[in-house]
Amino acid sequence: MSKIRVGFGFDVHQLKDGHPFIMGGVKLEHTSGAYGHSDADVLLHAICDALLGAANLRDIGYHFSNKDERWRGISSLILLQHVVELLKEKNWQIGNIDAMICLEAPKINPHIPAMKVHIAQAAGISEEDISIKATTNEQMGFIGREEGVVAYAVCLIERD
Ligand SMILES: Nc1ccn([C@@H]2O[C@H](COP(=O)(O)O)[C@@H](O)[C@H]2O)c(=O)n1
Ligand SMILES: C[C@@]1(CO)OP(=O)(O)OP(=O)(O)OC[C@H]1O
Repeated sequence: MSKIRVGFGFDVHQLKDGHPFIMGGVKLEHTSGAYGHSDADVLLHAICDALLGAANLRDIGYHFSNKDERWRGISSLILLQHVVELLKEKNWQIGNIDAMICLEAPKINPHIPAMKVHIAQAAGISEEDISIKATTNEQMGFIGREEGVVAYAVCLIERD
């Protein structure tokens, strides 16, 4: 009998003026960008945590410590590839991924097709199995003040 598991991931990063803004492997043109130890790709981090959670394989910080110089400035597409390898070692296949980005600006919608291409390539799945959505926080709280960006992701994984 085949097994399916769901996973949930969340991530948040500070936004800093003049910092590059990488989201879903795409460089966004904006006055500020996400700050972190890696490239701070909040969407990919939420997806990594959803996948790791579904497979009961701890979390992104466990596998990629922010004290480890190997991961400084690294593209999170590479981290996603590592995560997918960890799942493959346990015979898990990804069913689908659904993600939500909470960000006041810039607009994410025009970049979603390119993000799907990057994620599909890194994860070895079809773009049709990846959903990415965005919302503002209606100008409220730290997201509304453009101090930070948040992403949530859920996924389904399966194995025989
Ligand atoms: N950073 C964002 C935020 C939102 N969108 C799109 O705009 C729509 C309206 O957003 P509200 O928060 O005002 O409801 C939303 O449904 C998204 O399609 C976006 O592209 N980028
Ligand atoms: C990805 C890692 C590792 O470079 O660093 P950050 O870019 O700071 O991202 P975070 O979402 O805090 O997750 C885990 C980290 O260990």
